[in-house]
Amino acid sequence: MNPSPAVTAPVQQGGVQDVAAAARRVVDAIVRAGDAIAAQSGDLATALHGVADRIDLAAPPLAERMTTMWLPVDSRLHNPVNGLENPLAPPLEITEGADGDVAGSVTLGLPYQGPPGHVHGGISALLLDHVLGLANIRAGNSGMTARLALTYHRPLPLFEELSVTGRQASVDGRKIHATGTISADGHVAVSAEGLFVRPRAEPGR
Ligand SMILES: CCCCCCCCCCCC(=O)SCCNC(=O)CCNC(=O)[C@H](O)C(C)(C)COP(=O)(O)OP(=O)(O)OC[C@H]1O[C@@H](n2cnc3c(N)ncnc32)[C@H](O)[C@@H]1OP(=O)(O)O
Repeated sequence: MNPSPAVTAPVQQGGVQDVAAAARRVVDAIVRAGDAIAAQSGDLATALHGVADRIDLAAPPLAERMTTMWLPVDSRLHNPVNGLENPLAPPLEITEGADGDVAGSVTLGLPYQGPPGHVHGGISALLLDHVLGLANIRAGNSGMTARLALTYHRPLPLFEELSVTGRQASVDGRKIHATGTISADGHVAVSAEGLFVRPRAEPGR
């Protein structure tokens, strides 16, 4: 039995996860096409607004949604990194190591491009902040990110499977240290050291 809290998103066939996947495909297609869709832009924008209007009609009140999205299972589905129901999430696929480590894999496409053919550095920070945070949750001592130091060793390629790791390094009262890496083809491209602080009072209380 593994006593660590689960941090992986429950995968479902169909449902909202399919809608989010379709939305990711739209984003990818728009970035890929660029000016090639300029002549159809009016029709395309109208069609997409029509879809958004239909979804908005079904949405619950915003305040209710902000609360429910942070419930334990819901936050795993809706966060912007591995949340399968959040179209902004690449999504990173998380696996939980037996030793408490967290690992993830993801292949990023054009919407995440920084330098030509490579991942935007802010996206690396997003992935590492999240995976270090998940490693802390798994370890049973988690907090808010207070400081995240990244070292960019080499450019991170698009269209190749990336491996993201995170582990809790030490706990000193409310201060929690965690480290992690992003690797491509077995080479570490980005490494991170994070300081997380457990707030005196939980957020929102
Ligand atoms: C399954 C679910 C999936 C869901 C997904 C779950 C994973 C998500 C992970 C993502 C995590 C985030 O992005 S969190 C969002 C981004 N982060 C934030 O918004 C945090 C904003 N900052 C804050 O709220 C605050 O500054 C805190 C909470 C970090 C600290 O405030 P505080 O609680 O008042 O702490 P304070 O008493 O001042 O300091 C406590 C100790 O920490 C040190 N300390 C505090 N801040 C710093 C700092 N930046 N750099 C160095 N040291 C610092 C102090 O010197 C002190 O050391 P000493 O004197 O005791 O030695």
